[in-house]
Amino acid sequence: MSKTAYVRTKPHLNIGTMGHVDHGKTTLTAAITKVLAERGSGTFVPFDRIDRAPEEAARGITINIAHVEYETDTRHYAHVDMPGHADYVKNMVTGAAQLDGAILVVSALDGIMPQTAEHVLLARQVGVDHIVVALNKADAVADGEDAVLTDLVELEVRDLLTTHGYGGDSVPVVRVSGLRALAGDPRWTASVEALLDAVDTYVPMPERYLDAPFLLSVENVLTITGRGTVVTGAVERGTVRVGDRVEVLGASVETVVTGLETFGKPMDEAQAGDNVALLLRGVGRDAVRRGHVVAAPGSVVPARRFTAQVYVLSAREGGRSTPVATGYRPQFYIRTADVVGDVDLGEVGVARPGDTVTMTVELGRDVPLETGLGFAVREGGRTVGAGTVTAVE
Ligand SMILES: Nc1nc2c(ncn2[C@@H]2O[C@H](COP(=O)(O)OP(=O)(O)OP(=O)(O)O)[C@@H](O)[C@H]2O)c(=O)[nH]1
Ligand SMILES: [Mg+2]
Repeated sequence: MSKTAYVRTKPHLNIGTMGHVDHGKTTLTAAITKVLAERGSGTFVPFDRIDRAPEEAARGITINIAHVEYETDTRHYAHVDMPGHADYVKNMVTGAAQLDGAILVVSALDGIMPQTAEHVLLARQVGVDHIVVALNKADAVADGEDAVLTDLVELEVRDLLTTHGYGGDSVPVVRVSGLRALAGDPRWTASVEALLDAVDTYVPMPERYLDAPFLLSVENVLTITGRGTVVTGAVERGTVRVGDRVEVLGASVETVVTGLETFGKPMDEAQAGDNVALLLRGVGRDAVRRGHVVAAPGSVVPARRFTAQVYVLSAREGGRSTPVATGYRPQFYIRTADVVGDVDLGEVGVARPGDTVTMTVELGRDVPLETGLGFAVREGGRTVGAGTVTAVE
């Protein structure tokens, strides 16, 4: 079976839909692919192909099913539509979804809801610098008095964005109907086109560290019968080619990349920002796990102790209602890894929700660390802090 190779003709960006449950993220994602497929630049991905759990990758190297890809006139996008709120938190804080920009979906019928605000906060914390708003379900409120209510929702959304440092006055807010666009209604397919134009123009091309040594944090591990073990994830920096030697940190093995794909298409070279699957020679399925890091040999030295600046989320932001003290032992989500760590708060000794503190952390195992790396602090399945590594010991 031969497959068409991926040809890099346009800059590649990673975006995603976020927003409150049922506001129409998946419907809009499907509508975007439909509108672009009709323009001849992509494949329509129906709703029920997006909104489902990953399946066995028996058909070939494939990446996380929550991603869809499409092209506008000027760009190639990987778009992630995460199935539920818990997945957002996990994927966004761990950097598994490294978004260059986000489409905030807000139902014009309902306005801002709790997860609308949480996702904006989360986006800010993980460094998503650009948000475009899709005021969805506009078909249901298009006329008369309802239009006034939609104006109010728009104001409210702009306010929320400003509160979180997004410059709400200049953020594009586009009134759309994913549902009607999916049905082919020309008024609303035009609205989805307008949304895509806003994304194309408002979200700038991010800087990619192509010259740095290759690094990818493993999101998923799959086995392809007869071919070997495949790891998937986003290339954080550098480039990798078929035939390159790489090191799997965590598994302590050095191997060779024998296959490379993006969205099921083979490629010769993957670069920073790409979502890819790597076939690794002679690596057992059980040797490598989510959270391991594949990197150019010798380019990173894993460590266990580091100092960090950490913001402890307030109860209102979904965090703790009580302080933490030295001896606290939460989980640290670093890239795609989930590692327990002992917290030392030094002389201050305690941190209250809402505080930003300096802490020293001793992790349960070595992971590749570096100054400036972001991470989340989690406890009992919820995020209680967000931090940045300031020094590695
Ligand atoms: N009237 C109208 N209904 C819509 C529109 N978009 C989505 N819906 C409906 O809203 C409901 C939720 O849509 P989804 O696309 O599943 O919403 P979601 O945000 O992906 O939901 P979760 O993934 O569960 O958070 C469905 O019943 C859709 O048919 C729209 O543009 N107009
Ligand atoms: Mg959905």
